[in-house]
Amino acid sequence: MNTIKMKTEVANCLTTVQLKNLFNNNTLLLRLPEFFDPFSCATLSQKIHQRMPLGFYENAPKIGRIGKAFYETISNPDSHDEYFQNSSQWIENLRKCCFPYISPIDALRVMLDDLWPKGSTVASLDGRRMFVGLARYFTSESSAEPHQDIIQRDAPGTDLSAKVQRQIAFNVYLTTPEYGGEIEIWDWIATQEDFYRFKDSRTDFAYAFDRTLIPEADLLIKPNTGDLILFNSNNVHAVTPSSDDRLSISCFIGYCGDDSPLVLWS
Ligand SMILES: O=C(O)CCC(=O)C(=O)O
Ligand SMILES: [Fe+2]
Repeated sequence: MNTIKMKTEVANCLTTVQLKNLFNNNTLLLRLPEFFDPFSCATLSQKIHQRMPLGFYENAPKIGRIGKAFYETISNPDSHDEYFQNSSQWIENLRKCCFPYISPIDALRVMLDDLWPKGSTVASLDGRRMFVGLARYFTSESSAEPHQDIIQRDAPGTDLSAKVQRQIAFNVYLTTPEYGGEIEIWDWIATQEDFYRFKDSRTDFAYAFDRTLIPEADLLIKPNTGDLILFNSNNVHAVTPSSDDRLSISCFIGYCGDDSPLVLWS
């Protein structure tokens, strides 16, 4: 348990060293408390709910979202095209919706440009610009079962999956539930073989591991409103059921080598 504790870190601001520790899996999870203050979080959540249409993941229909995750489009060519056709518009929509506040994704982009030697850029996949800035919405009905986010599995054979060497998840929590909504993380980068072996057999959970077949998580963290949390998304992770609304703005950050820009997508 001590080793796991050392793998979580709390900080006031993000540094290059912390990012590298996340990419290398020396840190399992990094938390920046009050990255956004409570008033900004309340204002942004309200604006987002009022101005942006909520949908549900096509392949995880219990999880609400605004914009679309690349993962949803991987086995549906129409959805795939829609994702790329709308990506710039969805980025702009979030920016406009947050104005005059900064959208959490724009805050991240500026921060990465300042701290990473080659800055950051929105990812492209075989020449098509991706979307970044998915708002994820969990209600009392929803949770995320144990899963991994690995671009090589979602977009095999593409230029992006060839160049991304490490992937971390970025989440800023604008609304958090009174109970539940914790992140569970396993200190375990499961192989594709492990995934097939321990896969959830229910249709709505094709992305997930079956909890009854895998060990308990190594870490349970309850995000507070305004927190920024980063973790290596190749590790198995999950979100426990929430007692009420939980809204986060999220994306992935891909490491493509020390001399390349970081790439961002949702
Ligand atoms: O909402 C969260 O806390 C984490 C969600 C997740 O699975 C991810 O960001 O990859
Ligand atoms: Fe995830």
